[in-house]
Amino acid sequence: MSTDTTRKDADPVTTGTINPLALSVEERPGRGRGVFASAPIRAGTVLEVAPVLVLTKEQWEGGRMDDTVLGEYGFCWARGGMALGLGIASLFNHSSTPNVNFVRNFAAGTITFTTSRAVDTDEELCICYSADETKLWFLPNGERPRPATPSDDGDGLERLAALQLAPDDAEREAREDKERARETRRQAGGNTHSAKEARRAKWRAKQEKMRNGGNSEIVAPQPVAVASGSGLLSEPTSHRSQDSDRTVTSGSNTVFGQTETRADLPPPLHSDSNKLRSEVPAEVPPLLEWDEAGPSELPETQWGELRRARGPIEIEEEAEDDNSALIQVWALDASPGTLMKEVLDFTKKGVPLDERMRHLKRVRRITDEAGEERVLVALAMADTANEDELRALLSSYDERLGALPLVVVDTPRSAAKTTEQLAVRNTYWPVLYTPGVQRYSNARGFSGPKLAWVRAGIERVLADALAAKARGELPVAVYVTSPPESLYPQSDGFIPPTDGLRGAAADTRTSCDHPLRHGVLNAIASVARLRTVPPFSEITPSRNGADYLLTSMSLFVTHEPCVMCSMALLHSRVREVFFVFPRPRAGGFEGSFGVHSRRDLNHRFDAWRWTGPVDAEAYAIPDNVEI
Ligand SMILES: C[S@@+](CC[C@H](N)C(=O)[O-])C[C@H]1O[C@@H](n2cnc3c(N)ncnc32)[C@H](O)[C@@H]1O
Repeated sequence: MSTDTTRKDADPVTTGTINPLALSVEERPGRGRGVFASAPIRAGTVLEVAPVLVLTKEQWEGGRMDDTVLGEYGFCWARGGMALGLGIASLFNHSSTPNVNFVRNFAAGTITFTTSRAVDTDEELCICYSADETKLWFLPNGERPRPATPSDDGDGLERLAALQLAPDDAEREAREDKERARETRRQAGGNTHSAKEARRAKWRAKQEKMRNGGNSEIVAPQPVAVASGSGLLSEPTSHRSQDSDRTVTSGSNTVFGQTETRADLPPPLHSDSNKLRSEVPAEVPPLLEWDEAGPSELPETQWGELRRARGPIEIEEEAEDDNSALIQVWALDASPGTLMKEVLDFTKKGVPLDERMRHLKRVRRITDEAGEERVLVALAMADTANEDELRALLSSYDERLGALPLVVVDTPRSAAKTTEQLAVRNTYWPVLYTPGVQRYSNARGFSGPKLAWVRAGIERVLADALAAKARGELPVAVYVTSPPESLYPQSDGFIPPTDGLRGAAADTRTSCDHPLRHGVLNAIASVARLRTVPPFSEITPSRNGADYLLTSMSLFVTHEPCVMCSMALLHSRVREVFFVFPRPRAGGFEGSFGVHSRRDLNHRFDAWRWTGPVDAEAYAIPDNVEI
């Protein structure tokens, strides 16, 4: 099978360069004219800023443009309109592995075409019309840009192999496709919807045929679109267009729908290289070796510490645990208490309750230094009203209240979660007592054996990561397991984990040439794989929620996982995660994300950072790489 994607063996009908970048327009069987590079072009080169002719939605649809040849050339535009690109804009053919990105500027009425990677001499320049190829109105065929290589400028993640048809097959397929396309259009009678349906059916049929051995090629999985830029909201359209899965985002109207496409992805996560999932052995890594006696034999300095990962909720909770955090409140001195009924009425009807005071009881009774009983009533936050305003409000409600003294008092900032907190806070002002599970910010709640077990998990991933590094991978490793039964938490809601289920993985984005082979995803995938084979496939879940991929399991990982992996952990219902190296720029736990403990998500888990002595240099990864 030839994978030659250059024009040297083609039969050019148009030669000669057409702009300073030495681009040429040439015709190819099965795909018509296309734009070609006559010299190497660097990544990020602007090929053209093409002016456009815009037709409104009404003009386009009223004129039934989709039924004309123009239907094949329109770019989706603002408010459902369609634009025809002048210059070479309309001659870029489609590829699911494009080497050209395009960005629309509605205000300027232009489309800018830029190379997304380095392009070789004679290579065809292609854009991606749609990340979802079932939405195309033709079967993509023939030449494609060559796959990106490691030497291309860019982030190195675009090195994805393009799948090719052999030239003879390609030509035959192209002829057949054209014929079928004509037939489809005749049958569809210009009805865009049914034409689309027919196109999809045809595409599915072709995929089926290829799967069944009609063609020895592997069928490329659905490409993944990575969209960037922001733009006007547009209504969904049934137009054929060179961006049929338009990016629809709100924001500035200068950039719209730039779509990069990664296609021809390697096999799914459960698989190994090109093997099918079912061919990959399902492996359970060995149990953690640990000393139940605990870490007592280790000098303190070698043991290290565990700190709860600090997302926004943990930061808020830390503030709540601080007994000295106070807020200032206006209180009415209602002593000796003869007007208490009127004062309490005023607190209910005369002044709105500030949310920040919900945890405060209304009334405080104290005995002053002279031995007199005093009754204070909390009215409002000191920062919301001054004394004159508050007195006027009291007077207008009941003149006698306006004559009572007002004082500013220090009160606790939040309710008490423990009896110790309650005792301290009540000395300032009586607060509500809302006991809950105490979430310590350090390992205070961990038993010695649990600490020893955690230590063993940390040691294991640190060693595995160095082994991965020696193999040429990133120095990242993951180990996921159930805690030993002796360490099961005593809480009522604890669901026992699936017995014997364990997974281990490294980050394999380097060896697999795939940007999504993060260690955590690989580990979850290996557990998923195990759950499909005996004995795990035969286990009936003990109760609702027991059969998520990582229900009640603990995961050790060298580096703080990225947001994507953190969400995958959340969806898998992991119970706790221990990591060593924080990733301030791209981590999903600490900083502003706090994926593990968000109140707006449907599962929360504990995330702990281990801070022991370790050769951080050996595990260093650039800040902007997501783990
Ligand atoms: C915007 S035009 C591109 C220029 C066109 N090839 C020409 O000769 O004018 C879109 C049309 O090009 C053809 N085309 C684009 N990409 C293709 C591909 N990958 N395989 C086959 N045909 C393609 C389809 O017929 C499509 O309707």
